[in-house]
Order: sequence, then structure tokens, then C-alpha cells
Amino acid sequence: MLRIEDYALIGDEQTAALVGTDGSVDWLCLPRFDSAACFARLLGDESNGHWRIAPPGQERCARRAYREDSLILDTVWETPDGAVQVTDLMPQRHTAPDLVRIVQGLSGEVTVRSTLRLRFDYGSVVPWVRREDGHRVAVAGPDSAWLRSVPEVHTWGEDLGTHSEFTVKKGERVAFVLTWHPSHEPRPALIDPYASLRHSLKDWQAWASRCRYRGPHRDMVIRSLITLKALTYRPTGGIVAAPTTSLPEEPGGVRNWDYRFCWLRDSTLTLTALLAAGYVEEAEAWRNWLLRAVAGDPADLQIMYGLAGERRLPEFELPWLAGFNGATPVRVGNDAVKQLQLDVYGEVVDSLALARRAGLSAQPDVWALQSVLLDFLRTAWRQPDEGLWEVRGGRRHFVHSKVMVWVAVDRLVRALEEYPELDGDLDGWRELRDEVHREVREKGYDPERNTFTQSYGSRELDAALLLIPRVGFLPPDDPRVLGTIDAIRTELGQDGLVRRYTADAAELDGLPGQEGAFLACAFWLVDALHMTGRTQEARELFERLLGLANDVGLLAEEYDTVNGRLLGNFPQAFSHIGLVNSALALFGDEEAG
Ligand SMILES: OC[C@H]1O[C@H](O[C@H]2O[C@H](CO)[C@@H](O)[C@H](O)[C@H]2O)[C@H](O)[C@@H](O)[C@@H]1O
Repeated sequence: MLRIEDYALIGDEQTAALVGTDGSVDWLCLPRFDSAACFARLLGDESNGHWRIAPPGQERCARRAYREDSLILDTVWETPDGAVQVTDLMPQRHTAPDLVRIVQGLSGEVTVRSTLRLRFDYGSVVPWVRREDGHRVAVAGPDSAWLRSVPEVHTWGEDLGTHSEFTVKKGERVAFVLTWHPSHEPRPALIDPYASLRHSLKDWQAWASRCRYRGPHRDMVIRSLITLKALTYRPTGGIVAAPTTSLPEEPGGVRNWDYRFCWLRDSTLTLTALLAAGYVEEAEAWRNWLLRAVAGDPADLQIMYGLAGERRLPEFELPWLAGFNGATPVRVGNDAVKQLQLDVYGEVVDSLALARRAGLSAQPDVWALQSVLLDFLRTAWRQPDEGLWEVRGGRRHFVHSKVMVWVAVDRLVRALEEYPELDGDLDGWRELRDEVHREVREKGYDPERNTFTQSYGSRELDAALLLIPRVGFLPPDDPRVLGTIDAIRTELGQDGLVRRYTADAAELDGLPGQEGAFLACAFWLVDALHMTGRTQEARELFERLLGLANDVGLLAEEYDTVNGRLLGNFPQAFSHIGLVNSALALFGDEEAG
């Protein structure tokens, strides 16, 4: 069984696949990120669908890497007979999604085997496979997939799979292309896999070269930005939190969630990181997505949406999948969609303010949106909510949520002050801003321990409070900020990293079991340390965090400090956002070009 860190990501900005160190594509949802998977070995076994290309008898590749600044993965195999490279990519889509796998001999003469098991509907449906014009065509219900190779190699059916075995000498190439399309439509136009490889490389390099960051660890920053871009659903501008579902937050545990949706929180933070690195177009596309997604009554604002702004994301389980390393249930959909999370208003309004400052074209709808969101918040801010950790154990007055309410009102006040042409009740908003600030200081702060707390009146802590200085709620040198950072390090620290919260998990989040250290929180600690003048410590922690990324620079949501393993959905936007923001905070001023 592979570990989470054994996977690398490829994708076409509409969906993504995970390729293991054993040469197997074990996760692929077609045609969109949130469609049913046709390869689900990641959450089950080979019978749930996968596509392995490797020399027979070899378990693990010798090495692998992304080709320069791209999302093209080169995996190298060394055998007693010579070496071979498999290059995996999903080219920019014209009509249909294509998965391209190019085998190239590097030395000697190597035998290579391809084993394809397509299992539509999350690994549950075995398609009928026929031969047509030298292609293998798999059909089941709404799905159809075509497999061909250039040059053509012999394929045969066995064990409910499609197999081929061939040899390549140095310089020889065999390209496989798997193309999906709706089964009722004619086969889409064929792509040239070699031309696709060239174009894809050129496109990614051109995109990466626009990155403004020139400081240390630039390769990791670029990899994070490419990953964030890969999580963007190009047709609509929506951004998914991760391309996977149900990679567990606890080995063998039940904390398994579907992240293939657009959280307003995760996507606004992604937008902020992309903007800071110089990517304005993506920010504009996302802002337009937002305007469409949230159109309607502000009271109906959801904390997350589907890729095109869909509102219903019902959560259910897939009992036929055994789960990653036995972690069940495997869930599809996410019930957190129904929650109230007040922080989202602050994140949205803050990101729109940043976008305005970054010069994004002014749109009358943007101001209208902020005004209605704030009108809703004017009374709603007094309610308890589920908070940014999306607890399932009942609502509370989360301090981070109220701080983010303050952010929303503060950014509105500043906009009214800065742009006299905007219309709004400036005095009323100033009063509300002061009131929220006062209430948080009075009810969300424990003077005995000199720390802000997770919720009003509680003694528990919350790593989200590390964001207090960053969002400007209090200055970094305020004793309450310093006390909170120290308390969080003492009480939530885990082997130098940070847990989200300590509260008795079952009582707070309504779930049994524990979870790992939350990587985004560790990046927030980096930022907090840096802001409070402890830059050396911040840099040391940042470098440690870089070391937790896998061999191709990818991070999951959490880290298991006991077993030294990545945990949770993968790769996770939240973690890569943290990496980009911390790099910019630590080194941006001195090194940015
Ligand atoms: O662990 C409990 C919750 O976990 C998920 O939420 C987390 O992921 C979200 C997407 O990255 C992020 O926005 C949120 O802050 C995280 O807590 C899951 O989606 C929830 O359903 C679950 O309750």
C-alpha cells in the first residue's frame, strides 16, 4: 500500500489525477474534479480501478520529478536491462479530457507492462470493452473511455483489465492516450500526445515565469503556485480545496471528508496568495465566479459551493470502498455546506479589498455584494457559529469568527474612507467595528493566562488565533498577541508543529479520534513569529515545514508527527497557500523582483 506522500499530482485545470511511485494512476475523476472516479485504487484496491505502467517485477521507481516548472511528471525506472522513463500529463483540454503517458527508453532495452482497469462510478462499475480502429473502447452507462497508443502496441484483455507488454530501446517512445467522453456522443478528435507534451511544457513554463517572487526556496513557492493553479477549475474560475476525498486525518480513522468543492475561505485565501505572487488573471476569474455563486439573498450565502456554483452537495458514503489504508467511511459530498461560518464574510470582503488594491477592474456588482453581505452581518454577527474548523459538535461563539467579522467591517470602513464615491453609513459601520472589537477583548480574552481563547468563556485555545496580528485586529507587539502566541505554542504545539485545537475532540467537533498537526496552522505560526520579531525562529520553522513536503514538493492537510507521515486530503490548497504566504512574508520584501 502506498503512503500519501508517494503520490504526485497531474491535471488539466478541470480535473486531476494522482500517480504513485509504483507507476500507477490511482485516482482520477472524469470529467470534473467532483465527478465520480474511474480510478479509485487510492481508496480501495486494484479492483476499484487504476492504470499502472512499469517494468514487470519492479515495485517502486528509481526517481521522479516534475519537468522544470510544469505539471508534467517524469518517473524513471532502472532495471538490470536498462532504464526507462514514463512521462505523465493531462494536456490543456480542447473538447475532452486526455490522460497521456509516454514511455521512453533511456538505456538498454527494457520490457514495460501497462495494466489498465477502468472502474466507473468510484470503482464500482466494470465497463464493457471492445476494439475499434485499433483503440480499446470502454463503455458503461454515461461514461466512455478510449485507449490508444502511438505507435500501436498489442493489447489484450484479461482479469477484467486491458494489458500490453512491449520493449523500448534507448530513444524509442510509446505514447498511450486515454480519452474520456460521454458515451452517447461520438469519439472526440484525437490529440497528438507528443505535441501535447511540448505545448503543455511551454504553457506551464510561461505561467510560472510570471511569478514575481524571486527569494529563497523559489522552487517550492513555484511548485505551490502551480499546485494552486492546478486546483482551479478553468471553465468557471472556481478553486477546489483539494482534488481528493476521504484521505484520512487520522490513520484508520473516520475523519474523512470530500474536499472537491470551492470553499469561500480556501478559495479567497488561494486568490490572495496568487495575487501576492503576481497572478491577477486568476484572481479576476475567481472574483467573477464568486459574484455568480453568491448571487441571491445574502442570508443564503453558503460557506462552499460546487465548481460552477452549485449549492447542493449532499454527503453520503461509498460502502464498497475499503478506504485509504482501511480508513472508512469514504464520503462524497460535504454536509458542512449547511453550516454558518462567520469568518467567511471577513475573508471574502478582505480578498475583494485586496483585489481592488491590486487593480482589478472595478465592478459595480462587487460593491453591491459587499454591502449586502455586511448588511446581513450587522445582526448575524451576534450568533454562535460552527467556525472555520467546521465543527460538528454544535455552534459556539468562536473568537476567530468574531475577529473575522471585525475584519469584514473594518475593510468596509476603510473602503468608504478611501473611495468617497462609494455610498454607505460610515459612522454606523465605525460604531459596529468598535463594538465587535470591544466584545472580543472582553469575552474572548482570558486575562489570567494572557491569551485569547477558542470561544467566549472557554479555556481552550485555537491555532486560528495566530491570525489576529496578520489581519490587523491588534498590533503584533500587543502583549495579548504575544501571550496568545506563546500559549498556543505551549498548549497546541506538537513536536514543533501545531494542532488546530485541544478541546476534547468528541465534545467540540462531534467526532471520535484524534488528528495530526494542521500544516496551515504551522505556517500561520511562522508568520506570527516573524511579525513579532522572532524571525530566526520563523525561518527555522519554515524550513522544517518545507522538509515535510514529499519528493515532488507536495503537502497534504496535516502531518502525523508520531509516524512521520502526511495525513488528510492531498495536495491541499490550505497548506500550499500557507507556504506561499510565509515565503512572501519572510523573504518577499528583500528579494521580490
Ligand atoms: O475536520 C472537520 C472538518 O474538516 C473539513 O474541513 C476542513 O477543510 C476545509 C477545506 O479545506 C477547511 O475550509 C476547513 O477550515 C477545515 O476545517 C471538512 O470539510 C468538514 O466537513 C469537517 O467537518
